[in-house]
Amino acid sequence: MHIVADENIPLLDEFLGEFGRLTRLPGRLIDHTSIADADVLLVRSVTRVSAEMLAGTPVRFVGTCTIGTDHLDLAGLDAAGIEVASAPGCNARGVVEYVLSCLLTFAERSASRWQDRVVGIVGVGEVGSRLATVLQALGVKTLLCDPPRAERGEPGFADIEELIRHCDVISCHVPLTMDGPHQTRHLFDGSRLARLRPGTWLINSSRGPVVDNTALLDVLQRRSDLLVALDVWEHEPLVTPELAALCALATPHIAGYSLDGKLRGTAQIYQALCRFLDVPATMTLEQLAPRSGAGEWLVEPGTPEDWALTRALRLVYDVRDDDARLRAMLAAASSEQASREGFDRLRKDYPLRRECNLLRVITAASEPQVARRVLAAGFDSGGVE
Ligand SMILES: NC(=O)C1=CN([C@@H]2O[C@H](COP(=O)(O)OP(=O)(O)OC[C@H]3O[C@@H](n4cnc5c(N)ncnc54)[C@H](O)[C@@H]3O)[C@@H](O)[C@H]2O)C=CC1
Ligand SMILES: O=C(O)C(=O)[C@H](O)COP(=O)(O)O
Repeated sequence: MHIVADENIPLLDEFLGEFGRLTRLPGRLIDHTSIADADVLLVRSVTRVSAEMLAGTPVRFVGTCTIGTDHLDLAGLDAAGIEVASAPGCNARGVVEYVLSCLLTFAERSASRWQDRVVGIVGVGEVGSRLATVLQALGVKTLLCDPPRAERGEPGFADIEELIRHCDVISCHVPLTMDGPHQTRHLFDGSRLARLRPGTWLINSSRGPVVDNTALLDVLQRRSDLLVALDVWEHEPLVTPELAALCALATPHIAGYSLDGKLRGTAQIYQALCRFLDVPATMTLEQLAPRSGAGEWLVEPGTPEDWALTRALRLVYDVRDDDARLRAMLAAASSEQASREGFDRLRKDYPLRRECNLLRVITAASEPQVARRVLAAGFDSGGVE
């Protein structure tokens, strides 16, 4: 069997070596020619895959080690009889840690408490529901918007217009859809962006086109009260430098880039391939993934609870580092091509980042006297399950 795979998928040899020949390629270079004799194609989000691309090749299984599937022509692949698998929820924890780090940073910059803000979550699936759980555990008021779930009769959802009217923070966690009753392309268009409450914090770590980037640039040029964090960009890997300059936080599509999230993605696709081939899945993530080291707890007993929590969350993940790296890259890039390559390089060479069990951290921070021990345990067990 010949497997062609994106070179940025970790643990490929360990999980898939036994199946046959492995060819690794940069995701953006995978095309019809490079899969001419492949049986299996494994991608991440940067490779667009359609039935036309696979036509005339032996490929019968396409796996994406990502949550998002907007780079795959699902209907066309299904009609062509190609099996498709994705990795639901694989890096959802990492995205939640990203959003919390944005909230901490915005609170510091605006000298306000993020816990007092009403947080609107648009899209309440794997990521959005985890984010809601963590925020609610912290006593933060949330408003949830998910029309597809509301239409299925599930209670507790608000309309997007209600979020715009009532929320101080809006965080987007929807899939990118280009049409249909719940289209998310330009969900935040010029009209909705202009109507955000004064001082709103807007975070987009879903897909770039969910927020109309041209309209956002226009709004930010007129309104300095908004604090915006963009992890995803409408024309990735190209970032509009003027837009990045007006964003309070700008990062290169790394919200979910924990090692744990990437390893889970590979493991989920390995399991799906085993099901497709009707062979037992003998490898487990627990056998192959490195253990996470214990976090170092720097807060002394008696530290005020808020401060303890801030220190703990900063230890888990600090978005300011990723923001600084993207800005340095943009400042150094001498052309659009250099900027595109720089964006991809930041993602390929991403530093080691481990996930944590946030609910344990929150518990620890409310009891500083036992925090050191509990947080260390949180880091240890916050690995790959
Ligand atoms: N920046 C990053 O590194 C990452 C980005 N993502 C993106 O985040 C997206 C969401 O991830 P998950 O929560 O795991 O997906 P999910 O599929 O579990 O949940 C998405 C939710 O959005 C809802 N939804 C669909 N259309 C909507 C609309 N018009 N308005 C409000 N809600 C709507 C769905 O009903 C569903 O409950 C992914 O599709 C992916 O594009 C995911 C992981 C990492
Ligand atoms: O899982 C998703 O969906 C994501 O957005 C991934 O974090 C994107 O990672 P790459 O596939 O672009 O490496």
